[in-house]
Formats: sequence, C-alpha cells, structure tokens
Amino acid sequence: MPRARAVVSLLKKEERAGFMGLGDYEDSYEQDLKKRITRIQNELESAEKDDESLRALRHRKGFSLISLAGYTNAGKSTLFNAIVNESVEAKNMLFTTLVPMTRALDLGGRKALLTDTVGFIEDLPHWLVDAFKSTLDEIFLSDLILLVVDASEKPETILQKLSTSHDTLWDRIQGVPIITVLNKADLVDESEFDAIMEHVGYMAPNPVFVSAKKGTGMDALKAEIMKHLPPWCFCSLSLPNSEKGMSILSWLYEEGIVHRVEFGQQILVDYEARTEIINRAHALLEPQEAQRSE
Ligand SMILES: Nc1nc2c(ncn2[C@@H]2O[C@H](COP(=O)(O)OP(=O)(O)OP(=O)(O)O)[C@@H](O)[C@H]2O)c(=O)[nH]1
Ligand SMILES: [Mg+2]
Repeated sequence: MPRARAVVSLLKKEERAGFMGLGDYEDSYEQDLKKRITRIQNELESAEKDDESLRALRHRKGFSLISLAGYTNAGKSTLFNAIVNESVEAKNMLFTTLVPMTRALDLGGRKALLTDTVGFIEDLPHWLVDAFKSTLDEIFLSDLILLVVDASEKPETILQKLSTSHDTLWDRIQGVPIITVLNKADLVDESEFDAIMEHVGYMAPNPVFVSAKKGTGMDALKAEIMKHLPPWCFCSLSLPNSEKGMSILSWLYEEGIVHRVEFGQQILVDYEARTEIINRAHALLEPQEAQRSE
C-alpha cells in the first residue's frame, strides 16, 4: 500500500510532458494508468488482508487454485464470469465474501478457487513494476494458470505478448502448468486461426480457442483445466463403524470424491482426494484402526 501510494503521488507530480522520457503524454493513456493504479491499490489492499486466510483455508480444504493471467483487455474478467456462470459454485460462501475476485467452484467434484487478476500492461515504468509484481502473488500461488490472450490481434502481437507473459511468470511459478487460452475466437476467421497456430505453436502447443463473450469453447477449456489440476489419488480406507468413523466419512465426502461406501463391522470407503487429504484421513485414525491401500 505505501508503495502504491507513493506510485500515485509520483504520478501526480510527474503529470507534465517529458514524464518517463516519453515526451508528451496522451490524456487517455494517463487516465488509463491512473485507473489502473487505483485498481492495483485495491488489489494490494485486499491481497494483504486476504492472503493468509485464503492460503490457510485453501490448504486445509484441499482446494486447487486457478488464476487468470494475461495482458489487459485480453478478456480475463469476461472469461472469469463465463466460467463462473457455467460452473457449479461450491457451497463455501466464505470465499466469495473474503475475496471479491475469487470464486469457489465445483469442477466435476474437484473444488477449485478461480481468481481474476489485474492485466499486464506494456512498458510499465520500472518503479511501477515492483508495485505491480506483488499483485502477481496471487498468480504465483496457483496450481494452474490460465494465460488469456486476445486472439483477434495480429499473430506477431499474440506471440510477443505470450512471450512477455511467460518471461514475467517463468522465474516464479516453478513448474505450475499454464494453459494458453486464445480468447475472442468469435473475431477470428479460419485462415487467421492457421496463422495464429503457426506463430504460437511452439510456445503454446495446445492452446484452447474460446469466446468468453459468446461462451464458446468452454467445454474444451474445462476439460483442459481438469487435465491439469494437481493429481488426486485413489485410496481405500477401512474406518471403524462408530461416531468417529462416520465423522471421518463425512469429512471425506466434503474433501474428496467418495466412489463407494460399504457399511459392515467396518466402514469400507473408496475415495479420491489430494494426497494431503489422504494422509490426514489416515492420521486421524489410531494405527490399529487404519487399513489403507492405495
Ligand atoms: N468479441 C469479443 N470480445 C470480448 C471477448 N471477451 C472479452 N471481450 C471484450 O474485450 C474487452 C476486455 O475484456 P475484459 O474481460 O475486461 O478484459 P480483461 O483481460 O479483464 O482486462 P483487464 O482487467 O484490463 O486486465 C471487453 O470490451 C470485452 O467485452 C470475446 O470473447 N469476444
Ligand atoms: Mg479484468
């Protein structure tokens, strides 16, 4: 926040020509930058407040975190709304109140937090880059990044933006998978598709074409998301047929996908969940109670 505030005051001071050595400043660009700074300030403010609680909740609850990243105007917010409208929202309303641009979704039984972020802008002055970078933390914490690109731009521009986005993300994400989403497919015709694929092929081998505005390509995108979520493991567990066993079972229903339950002297349950959930379920049982096979 103090940094963002300094950024605003710096900008105010420097509103005259010659700012950043770029000569005359166009009004619209200046306005755009100011609006962006206000948004970054808001993001910083909410990020500071929510970061810890979000991270803690996410880990405790076994959520996967998916972030929308990309240049400004690529259509991230439109895509965010399209995905949210098409998906079942997870019942955990806590997240919606905690973080305005994050929604808890239920993707075929897998719970995910989808977060919209502020877009990259070209030629950010270096002192602003620092302030901006902290808003990227949301992206760096992700399990999966949807890198949204405006496919209606020239193939050269698409490639250049993809490349800059990768450079920005690469150092910090350490192997987090990136799905390239070529948005605004409704503005692209057949021959342009081919030109885009030729240009971006090596950088984005399996891009998904969507139109966030028209809602097309969403099934393919969801399938791609499911494919890239952190792996879950199958596990069979034998629980005591007791109050404790029942409460672990209901916890498993909440945290994972329960495929089969058989009630007898023991409760036999086949389920699927993140490894940390499987380990916790196991740890909740006394050694003699647990019989696990994976
Ligand atoms: N034709 C078309 N326009 C789209 C599509 N998706 C988004 N747009 C338009 O593109 C513009 C930018 O969309 P946003 O969703 O605000 O873009 P953003 O990436 O969130 O931008 P920032 O928040 O500034 O980073 C808006 O005018 C949208 O209506 C699409 O699939 N097709
Ligand atoms: Mg947006």
